[in-house]
Amino acid sequence: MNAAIRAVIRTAIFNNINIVGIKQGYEGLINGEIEEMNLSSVADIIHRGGTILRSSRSEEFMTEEGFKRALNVIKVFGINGIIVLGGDGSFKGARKLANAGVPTMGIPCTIDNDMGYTDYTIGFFTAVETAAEAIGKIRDTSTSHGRANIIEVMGRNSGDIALYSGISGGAESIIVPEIKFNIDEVIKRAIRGRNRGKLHHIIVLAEGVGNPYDLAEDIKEGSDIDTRVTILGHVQRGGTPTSFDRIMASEMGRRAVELLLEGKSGRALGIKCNKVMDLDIIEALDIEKKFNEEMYETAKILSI
Ligand SMILES: Nc1ncnc2c1ncn2[C@@H]1O[C@H](COP(=O)(O)OP(=O)(O)O)[C@@H](O)[C@H]1O
Ligand SMILES: O=P(O)(O)OC[C@H]1O[C@](O)(COP(=O)(O)O)[C@@H](O)[C@@H]1O
Repeated sequence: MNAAIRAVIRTAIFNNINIVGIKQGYEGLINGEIEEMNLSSVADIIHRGGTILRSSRSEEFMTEEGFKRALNVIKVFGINGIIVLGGDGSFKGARKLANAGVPTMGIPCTIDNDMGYTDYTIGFFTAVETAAEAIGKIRDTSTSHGRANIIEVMGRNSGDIALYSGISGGAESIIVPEIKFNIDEVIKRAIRGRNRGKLHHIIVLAEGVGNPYDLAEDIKEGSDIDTRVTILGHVQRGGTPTSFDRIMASEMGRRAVELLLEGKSGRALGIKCNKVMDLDIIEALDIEKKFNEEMYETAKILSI
């Protein structure tokens, strides 16, 4: 996210526009937590995880009263355009602001990669990298002890972190919310691997599909292979961003400012076939995220 903030601020200053940072997302907007930004405000942040502007979930913004307060703050501070960094919840807020006459742009920032209109969201590949690295480390101990290891990764309702990190980490099974899973098949894979002398066994589980400890019990019972659980959790939401995330953030941040300067509003920035694009934020929110079943098939073939 920091790379996107940097790109927005630097592009605005390049175009001689005054720019402020709104702290804590919509919560900070309501409370007027707004700071003037300059070139040095974003110095030395491109490689840092998290966000210098901080973040929050704001219930109040979703109330009529809270939204009115936000509009009032926008007026008082003389804000002529807002660039919102976030996932589909943040985009719904951005759409509401655009409908109320505030020029708004949305930049997709979520580790979940669950926005259908864009190939990738900022933060996703960084989370995948963290998960893949963890899988690699767990694989070592899995081999040493001859165990099966379940690694639960994030993704709310999306299996993309599990899929991409599972393929990168050479997982034997990947369990995601989009594809109904069969416990017998997972157990069969574990037994098949063991019978042909495989020492490790990695199962990547997307959060929300089921309880990893129950799954471990089932695998132990069905295969007699000792099975351990690691829940990666919030470690996936921080750390040095990958170059790809930084590049996407830089390109989208620049374009978002330019679109506002062109007088546009209510647009969602995205990336399709390696090109930065934008479309109406309402259309963007309506595009359903499609799970990459081909890639899932690849994972199954390779982990035979
Ligand atoms: N339907 C909505 N209308 C207006 N604002 C919304 C709506 N949904 C979410 N928001 C605002 O956007 C914030 C971020 O949304 P959330 O779903 O928490 O994260 P994300 O942007 O990552 O999807 C919420 O805390 C809320 O203030
Ligand atoms: O810690 P919280 O606020 O419960 O959030 C956890 C959730 O946030 C996510 O990490 C997504 O967060 P972002 O959209 O901010 O990247 C989900 O994968 C996870 O379920």
